[in-house]
Amino acid sequence: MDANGEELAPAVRSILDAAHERAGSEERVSVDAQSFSDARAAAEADGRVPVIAEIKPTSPTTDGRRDDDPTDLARGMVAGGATALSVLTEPDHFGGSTDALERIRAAVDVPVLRKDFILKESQLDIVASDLILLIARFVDDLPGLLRAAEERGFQPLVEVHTRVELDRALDAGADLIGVNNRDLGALEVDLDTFESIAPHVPDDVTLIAESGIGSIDDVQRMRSAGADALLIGSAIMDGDVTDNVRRFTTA
Ligand SMILES: O=C(O)c1ccccc1NCC(=O)[C@H](O)[C@H](O)COP(=O)(O)O
Repeated sequence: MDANGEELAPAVRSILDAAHERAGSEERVSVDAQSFSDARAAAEADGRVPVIAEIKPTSPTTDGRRDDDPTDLARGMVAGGATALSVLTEPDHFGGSTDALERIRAAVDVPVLRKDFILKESQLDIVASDLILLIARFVDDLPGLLRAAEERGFQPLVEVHTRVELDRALDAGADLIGVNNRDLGALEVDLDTFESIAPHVPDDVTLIAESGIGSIDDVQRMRSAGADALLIGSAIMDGDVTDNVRRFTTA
């Protein structure tokens, strides 16, 4: 069960148990972040769909694992027109690492999102990134963690899946919100999720559609429903990452 007493898929329960065990750092990180808003505006100005391309070596819902050098994948995604990169740093279930994130951030000139299951303030300090994911469902003190992330210079991306979580994110002051089409309780993906939540998001919030985007039709559907940017993982990691990103950024 999560903090709201709702059932979670066993894989997600295991991810959270590992996240609770993972140590933070005692040394506070300070980030000089590259602006996601500027990167998105640049993409729109030259006619690219703003895509956050995700480096996800494996996951509980993926068969197999990609062992390419993460910096090669990152450079390939940027060559395909990615506006930003999302890098899994969760080691036990996604094959990610903070070392890979550091190397990627040094290798590319686009903003990099740290994708992990952050539950407490000290876990913010493990590694610097431009953006950082906070999952509303799993964070008890969302306003506190959001503020702590901003104080360090991160641009926090607050992920929601329901209207209740959206209201929590807005009340906490989030101005960059991702709607995850994947239900982390059941691990089912449904693009209707974004379509049902997007109309309730104020215009001054930057809105990202996450998960389950696998085709040009999906891109157009999420953009029509109000997505300012799209976060795409599996459909990019499966095959040639440059070609895959280009297909989505030119959709
Ligand atoms: O991707 C998974 O299998 C997964 C399983 C359990 C918890 C979270 C999971 N994914 C995290 C994500 O948010 C996605 O990696 C991201 O939104 C991209 O999704 P997709 O394009 O569907 O790979």
